[in-house]
Amino acid sequence: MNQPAILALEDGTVFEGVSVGAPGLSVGEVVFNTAITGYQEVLTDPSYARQLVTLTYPHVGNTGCTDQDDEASRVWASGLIVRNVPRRPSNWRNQVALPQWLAARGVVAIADIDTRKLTRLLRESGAQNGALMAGDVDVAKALEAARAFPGLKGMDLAKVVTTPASYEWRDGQLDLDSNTFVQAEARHHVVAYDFGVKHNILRMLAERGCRVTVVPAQTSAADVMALQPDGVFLSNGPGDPAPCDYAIAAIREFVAARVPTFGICLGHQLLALAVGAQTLKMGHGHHGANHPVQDLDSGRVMITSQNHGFAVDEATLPANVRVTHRSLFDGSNQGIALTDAPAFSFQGHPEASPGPHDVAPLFDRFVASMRDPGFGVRDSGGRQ
Ligand SMILES: NC(=O)CC[C@H](N)C(=O)O
Repeated sequence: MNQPAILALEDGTVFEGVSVGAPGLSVGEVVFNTAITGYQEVLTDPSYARQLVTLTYPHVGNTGCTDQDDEASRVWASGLIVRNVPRRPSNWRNQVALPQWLAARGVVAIADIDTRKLTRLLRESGAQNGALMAGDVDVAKALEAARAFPGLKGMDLAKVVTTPASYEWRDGQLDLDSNTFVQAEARHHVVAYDFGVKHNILRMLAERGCRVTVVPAQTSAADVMALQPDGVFLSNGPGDPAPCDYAIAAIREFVAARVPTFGICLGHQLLALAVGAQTLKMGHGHHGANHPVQDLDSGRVMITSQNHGFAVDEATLPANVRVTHRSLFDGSNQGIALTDAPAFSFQGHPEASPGPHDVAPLFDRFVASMRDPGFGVRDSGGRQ
C-alpha cells in the first residue's frame, strides 16, 4: 500500500499525495521544470542540490531508470514532486522503475498532487522554500521545516557537491550498438573545475578530442596552471555564484594569463563575477528544455535546455565584455565573451542533457579557441 506524503510551502500551502520514494523529510527551494523527458538526468544533476523539483509533464517514470543516464554518481535534487507515476515502465534500456530507484537512493518523492496548481503558484510567487515529508506525515512539522530553510541566496554549494580529489575523464558518447562509451583520441588537455559538473559535459569535451582533468572547486589557479592546460572549463553547479570567492579569484588569473576559458551556467555566472559584473536572483528561474535564446552575432534563435535561478545582470558588465546571447522569454543575459581574452560562457546547457542540441557548437568554439587563442577575440585582431 502507498504511504502518504505531503509538500508544505513556506507560504502555508500544503499538498497531500502519496509517497513514490523513500520515507522521511527533505527541505529545499521548490522549482518547476517544464522538460518532457530527462527526469533521471534532472535528479542526478548536481545543480539541483537543495532544490525540490516539480515536473510539469504529468507522467513521470514511463521509461524507468538506467545507470548510463546518471549525470553524477548520486541523486543531488532534494526531492521530486510529480502528478503521476505509471504502474509499469517500458523501455529496452530500463533497469529499475523510478519509485524503486528513488527509494534505493533515499530520495523523498510525492505523486498524485496537482502539479499545475503548484506551478501556477510558483510562477506567481517565485520559487518558494518547501518541505517534502513521506511516511509519517506531520503538517506542522513540515511547515516549520519549510520556513526554517534559509533559501539559496548567499549559499555556496559548489564546494559542497564538488569532487574530493581530481581525476581524469576520457569517456565520449554512448555507442548504443556496443552499449559502451566511445574512447576518443586526445589532442587537447582541459582542466575542468567541478562546481557540480554533469557527465554529459565531460563526454562532449572528450568526444571533441579533450583529455579532461577534473579538479575540486577550490583548486587554486597556480595548481591548475601547474597541470599545463590548453584550456580551462568552468562547470555548472548549484547555489548562489556570488559567495564562491575562491573560484572568482582563480578565474581572474586565467583571464589575465589568457588561458582559453569556457563556462556553462554557474561557470558563466562566475566568469561574469570575475570580470567585475554582478549576478541577481531571478523570480522562478529557468528550468526546461524548450527555451528560445538568440545568438546576437548571427541573429539565429536556438531552442535550449535551461536550469538556473540566478542570472548575470547585464547592466553591470564592464566594457571589455560583450553580450553574445539573450533569452527571448524574458530578455535576461544568456552569454558573454571577453573582447580582450579567449574567454566566453553560456547560461543555458549546450550539453542539453536533457534537451535539444542547437547550442552544442559552443563546445567546438572552445576547442577552436584552444587551437588558436586569437579565435573570437575582438581586440587582438583575431578571427571572429
Ligand atoms: N545549472 C547551473 O549551473 C545553475 C547555476 C546556479 N546555481 C543558478 O541557479 O543559477
